Amino acid sequence: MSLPNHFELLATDGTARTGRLTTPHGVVRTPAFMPVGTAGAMKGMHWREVRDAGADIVLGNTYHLMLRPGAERIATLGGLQAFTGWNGPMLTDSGGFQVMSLSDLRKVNEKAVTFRSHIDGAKVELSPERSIEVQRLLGSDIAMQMDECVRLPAERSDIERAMRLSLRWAERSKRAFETAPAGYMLCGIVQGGDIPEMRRTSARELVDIGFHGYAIGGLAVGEPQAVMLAMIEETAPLLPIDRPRYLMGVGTPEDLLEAVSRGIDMFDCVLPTRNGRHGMAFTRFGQINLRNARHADDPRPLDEESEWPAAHNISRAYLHHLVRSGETLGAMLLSEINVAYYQHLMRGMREAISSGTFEMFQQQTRAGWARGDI
Ligand SMILES: CC1(C)O[C@H]2[C@@H](O1)[C@@]1(COC(C)(C)O1)O[C@@H]2CNc1nc2cc3nc(N)[nH]c(=O)c3cc2[nH]1
Repeated sequence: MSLPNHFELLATDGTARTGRLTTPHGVVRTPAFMPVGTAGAMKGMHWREVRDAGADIVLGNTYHLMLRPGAERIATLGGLQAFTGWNGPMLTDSGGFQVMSLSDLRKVNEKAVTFRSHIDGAKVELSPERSIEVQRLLGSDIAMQMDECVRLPAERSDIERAMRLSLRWAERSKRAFETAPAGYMLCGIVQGGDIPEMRRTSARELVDIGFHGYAIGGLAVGEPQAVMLAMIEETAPLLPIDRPRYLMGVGTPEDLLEAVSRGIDMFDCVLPTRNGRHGMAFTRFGQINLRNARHADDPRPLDEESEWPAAHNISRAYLHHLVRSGETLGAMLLSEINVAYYQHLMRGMREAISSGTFEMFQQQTRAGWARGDI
């Protein structure tokens, strides 16, 4: 049974697309990058800065929020927006991936994933039904099905087992989501590892089940970029052209450019904030490591042409000093500078696709990164 479509495709340029996704908490302009606010906060940033940087939507994690402070508690406090103060759309991941990445003593069977909380060691069971219940309690605008993602490289048999389990969990997730109010969305997740026929099977059967949108999962798990791009080329054309496509966990600015050109609409990644906390800046000239001694006496800002204040009115010397001194302000400034750079890159892509100049935009952007930091 097909679900209502809340995505409007506005323009295409080759296989790149720009559109608008309408959610209960606002409109998301695509291609969109979702900064990752794992446990209900954007590490090192106020929501005001996230919004001013241009983000329409942020990501939260079922795994973290169900363990602490608890989904029922957040629901009692009015849901994620009321609880956190972020007043825009939120997408929540379903928890399976985080369990595999972050917790010990985990077991996967047909029913659920069972694991020990990384916080207090308590035994927790996360089924597709409980994952959807948690995401509904959180008030997430866009929920993800419960799935199993295998790390690459992996055995064919393991990739097939996880792909087919994820399809059965897709059915169960959709059934559990049936009571959600109009406007709230559920995405299916394509699995299949690095095996084209598994990707095709997963995509086709997921579309037959029918979702508001479709994510490509099982990537950005350590595979080479060429493998990730090949799996996108295999999968995207099989997904409905009029519904949003979300590439999970991706990525660097280079990944975003390549994936948008292959028809991806939405992304999330920890890199802008995580690298910011480690002294790395994303800029038009590529990545700049502010720990490097070469910045100690440099009075120039990171980018005089950036519209983001901290990128054009704070010296590299000062950023270097903050990073070397371990000052919290260094992590805060670089996090906002990086989130703003990612948002400005996405806005540039949306404008280029709308004006039919995406090819030239890609060339100019890559040339800037290649020129490097002078
Ligand atoms: C766990 C943490 C913080 O998220 C980052 C980063 O570590 C790390 C860990 O290893 C590297 C590769 C270096 O990057 O992988 C994350 C970024 N890649 C990614 N996120 C995903 C989330 C996903 N969620 C679901 N439900 N299903 C998926 O298939 C899925 C695939 C994903 N791939």
